[in-house]
Amino acid sequence: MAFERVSKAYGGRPVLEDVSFTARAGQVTGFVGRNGAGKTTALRILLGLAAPDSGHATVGGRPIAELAPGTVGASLEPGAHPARTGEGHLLVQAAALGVPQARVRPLLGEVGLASAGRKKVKGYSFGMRQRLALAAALLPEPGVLVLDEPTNGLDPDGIRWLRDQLRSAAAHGATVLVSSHLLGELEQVVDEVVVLDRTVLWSGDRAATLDVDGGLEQLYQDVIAGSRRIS
Ligand SMILES: Nc1ncnc2c1ncn2[C@@H]1O[C@H](COP(=O)(O)OP(=O)(O)OP(=O)(O)O)[C@@H](O)[C@H]1O
Repeated sequence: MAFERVSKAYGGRPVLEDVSFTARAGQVTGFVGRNGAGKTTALRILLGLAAPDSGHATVGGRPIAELAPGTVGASLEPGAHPARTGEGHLLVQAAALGVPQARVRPLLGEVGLASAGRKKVKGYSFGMRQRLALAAALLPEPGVLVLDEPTNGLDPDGIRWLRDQLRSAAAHGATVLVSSHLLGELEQVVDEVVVLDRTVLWSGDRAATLDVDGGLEQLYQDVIAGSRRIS
């Protein structure tokens, strides 16, 4: 997956400027940056939900619109209808993606919604909605996973489960791009890190982050303070 010189402005205000980086297959790439740094905008562009003013974001060298449905799993816009049950939501998604319906119940169990799956989404807590969004992203067993702050609302068990999912997806060759503000958590799961603030301020591998005393948290502070720059 690659961003090549992607720029985007809203109302004349630049939100992304010349953003270039690659997230590789078989790796988890962490995408970090302050509130408003442009992470979600970049992910939306990758997913074809927003158009860049210039540059390209591609998966396997192609824009997402050209890929078969289910190639990319994303948790950006959950969009579950409130009157539908969690199970109903996943069944509709499965039908649209050509995924066997039989995958839905076990997946609900995996994300901890085995009994809640039969209840309407409007009664879900924030964390339950997040779990459902993650289930929807994982449903087609995609080769590419794009998750925007997936730990938001998750309890400690959910966070541990997510960590295992991300590692397992990467171990099976998936390209995983995950944004998060939980740097201590992210540090445990990533192979690569990209720090964004309108443009890419820093990118490097896990070894480079662990090399820094204080790990990713300190590296992030250094990058934001300008004392560590992309080499
Ligand atoms: N559709 C839009 N119209 C106008 N401005 C937008 C739109 N989408 C995002 N922005 C602005 O673009 C900037 C970047 O927002 P974005 O959501 O991409 O940041 P982020 O890094 O994901 O932030 P956070 O960590 O808070 O989720 C913000 O200033 C936001 O207000």
